[in-house]
Amino acid sequence: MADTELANAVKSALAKVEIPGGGTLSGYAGLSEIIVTKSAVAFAIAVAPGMETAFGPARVAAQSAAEAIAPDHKVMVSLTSSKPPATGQAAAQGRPGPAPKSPVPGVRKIIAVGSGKGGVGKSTTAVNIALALKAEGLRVGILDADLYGPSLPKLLGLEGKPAVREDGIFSPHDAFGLKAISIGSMLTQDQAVVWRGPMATSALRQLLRETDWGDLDILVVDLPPGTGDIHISLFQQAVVDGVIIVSTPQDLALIDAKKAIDMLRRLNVPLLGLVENMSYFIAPDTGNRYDIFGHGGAEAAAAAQKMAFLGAVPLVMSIRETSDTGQPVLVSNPEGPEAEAFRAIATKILADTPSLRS
Ligand SMILES: Nc1ncnc2c1ncn2[C@@H]1O[C@H](COP(=O)(O)OP(=O)(O)OP(=O)(O)O)[C@@H](O)[C@H]1O
Repeated sequence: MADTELANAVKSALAKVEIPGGGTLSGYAGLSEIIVTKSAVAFAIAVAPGMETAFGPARVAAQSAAEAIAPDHKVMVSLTSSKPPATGQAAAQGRPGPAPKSPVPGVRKIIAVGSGKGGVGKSTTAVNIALALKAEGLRVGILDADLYGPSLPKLLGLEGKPAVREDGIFSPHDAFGLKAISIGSMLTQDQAVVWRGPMATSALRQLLRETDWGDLDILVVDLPPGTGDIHISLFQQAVVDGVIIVSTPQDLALIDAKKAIDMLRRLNVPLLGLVENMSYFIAPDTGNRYDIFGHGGAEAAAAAQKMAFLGAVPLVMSIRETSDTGQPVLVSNPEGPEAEAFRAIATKILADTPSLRS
């Protein structure tokens, strides 16, 4: 079923869910848009403060109704009662405004790095952009939200578990001046990470909010590939100031990237732009450049999607070798062309969105 059909089918099923005061959920003004992604269906029910308990059974019934329609999706129904005064259309309809997103303690701005599919170099890009932003004089942290395949411990050479303070707050690792936290550091090697949806979203909440970030200008969040419950959970609970999408030049990867871009647009998350990774090959012996995959695919895709093209990163052995030994290129070879590519991307991000600096 297409996403819109599924959303409509869920909405129809909500016609059977009764709400306090009479009527059904499908016609209730406080029902949000029904968001459908490849793996999740999410919507919120906004109620007046004090009405949460009364709406509890309706939330449970809505969850079951949506699960019956979308058994292959994780269904997330949140009950929100927002305190701020309603404005605009919401006020006109007599319902509260959207639930406020709460700031992450110690974090001024959040940038997330995502990709349409796995293995395109999303985590490598996230780490090196974080280091390049740090080199610009910003205080930067990085959070590994790829709970199903955490790679920060390897990419940054994080050793041991993060310390936990007496009050239960994590002290992040310090990696080349970045504050870094990853669920991967808390698992034994080869331990399978089989998160069920609610566990994953609560783990993300803890990593994000129960880490002592100190005083950060920017927190870079390395998202899982694709679109799913972790993404929705992050965008629902915190203000994300922009997302970077990483893609390889192959068409297939770009098609997946387009799906991710589409989801972000529907969730109203600002897009900072597209990075083309493994874009061209630099021969290690001659330094010559070869556009082995054809060139300009991601740039054209970015233009077609009306989003910024942030830059291209070459396919180079040194990126694989150094990232696999916990020494990102920004650290191991800061003057090399690949480090220069990441620095140019960071510079463009800051130039395009100056509020990230202030
Ligand atoms: N530009 C590049 N040149 C050479 N190797 C690269 C480059 N970018 C990433 N790699 C290598 O590709 C592999 C996958 O990279 P990475 O883990 O960053 O991808 P990912 O998209 O985050 O993957 P996953 O979906 O598994 O999280 C790693 O071994 C990494 O070292």
